[in-house]
Amino acid sequence: MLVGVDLGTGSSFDPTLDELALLAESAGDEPVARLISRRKAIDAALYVGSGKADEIKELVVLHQAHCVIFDQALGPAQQRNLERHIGVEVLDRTGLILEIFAARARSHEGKLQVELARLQYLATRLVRRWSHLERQRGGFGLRGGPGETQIELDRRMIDARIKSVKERLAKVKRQRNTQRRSRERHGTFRVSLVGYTNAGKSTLFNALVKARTYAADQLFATLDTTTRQMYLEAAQRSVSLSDTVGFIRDLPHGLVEAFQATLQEAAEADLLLHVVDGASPTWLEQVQEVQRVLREIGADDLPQLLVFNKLDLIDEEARPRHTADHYELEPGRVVPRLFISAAAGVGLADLRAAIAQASIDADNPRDAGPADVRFTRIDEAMEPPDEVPLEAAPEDLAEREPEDANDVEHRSRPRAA
Ligand SMILES: Nc1nc2c(ncn2[C@@H]2O[C@H](COP(=O)(O)OP(=O)(O)OP(=O)(O)O)[C@@H](O)[C@H]2O)c(=O)[nH]1
Ligand SMILES: [Mg+2]
Repeated sequence: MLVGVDLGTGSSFDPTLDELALLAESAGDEPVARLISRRKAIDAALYVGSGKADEIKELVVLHQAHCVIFDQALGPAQQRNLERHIGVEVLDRTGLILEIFAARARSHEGKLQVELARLQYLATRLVRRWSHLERQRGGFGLRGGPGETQIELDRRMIDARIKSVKERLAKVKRQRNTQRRSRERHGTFRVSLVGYTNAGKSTLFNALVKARTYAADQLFATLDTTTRQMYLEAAQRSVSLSDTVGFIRDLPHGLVEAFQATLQEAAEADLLLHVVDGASPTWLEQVQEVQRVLREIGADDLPQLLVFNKLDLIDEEARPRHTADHYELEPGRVVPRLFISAAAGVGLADLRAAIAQASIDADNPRDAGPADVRFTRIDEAMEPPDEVPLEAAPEDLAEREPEDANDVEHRSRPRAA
């Protein structure tokens, strides 16, 4: 059962709970009910009022839910009190994201990072695991009772574990830095895909390098960075392309820190492809969240192409007229924007050309102003490639030329054999 609490502060409140639902599904849960509560202030004991907690309990029983997930961050005591009150497991968004990360991490470094974040989360919640012990021994008010000793012991074990994981992480990082420096000597132009989770980064990565990276309709399908070489005809060179972990609003603090290494890779790229789910009603908030995190890791001033993906999901009337234009990312900062469908293979030729151009520009820095981009008329670009017969005669293709040839660069269509 999903619960959202509207405190009237706006920013991180999602009235639909859709993202939380997707997170829950990504963790293998099946949301059966949603409830929104409006409050002026947080209740210290239960986060929501006790009447609302009763209502949640009724719904839990009605739907036979085994877990309640809050979209807002609960304090350890609130979580414990809610569990007692409702009688089933209570999680918050942070706990949920940690679960997903723990299940998905694949690389050695990724696993260490997740373990660190979980230990840090656990350290603040120890009191919950041992409170039953205190009660059993009548430890209330008795300082130094067995319960408290157990907490101390546990905390010391966790602190020791945190220390050891940190040391191992530092070692892995040193190794990675050495590898990176040797890459730097080769002078490869580095391109990183960044963007909100589920925007389609991995799908685009696969389409561009013809690799098979795990892409799925789940949040945080990708946790580790994958890098491949990509050859660009227009620039006559190979560049490296990296797929990275997705961003999300209110990422648990421990994870932001823990994943700095992964994000830092993005920060060291020569060009960012900022992928946006153009069909999402909240794409603007997602772009802003990604920009915020990029600022945090010092990557906000890197050259950027805004890649609006999932064009195929946008209604025909609402579609842009061309595959590219310019977009004011922040006041005074205009970047090229390209419209594509990674899944349908639309707009990829223009995107490749834009990446090639950016790599050429990097070698020959020009004066300020956003780079020019080549574009194709959207109705031309949207034609599925396989509708053009491979054996088409030149005059067949000529018929499809747009009336105003100056208006349109015409290259996304597959060439006739
Ligand atoms: N209709 C449509 N679906 C797309 C497109 N691109 C990606 N998708 C779908 O969107 C979902 C998410 O795609 P991914 O490539 O896994 O997204 P991601 O940005 O790598 O996500 P994380 O790794 O979770 O951060 C998948 O179900 C894709 O099939 C597109 O152009 N059109
Ligand atoms: Mg991915």
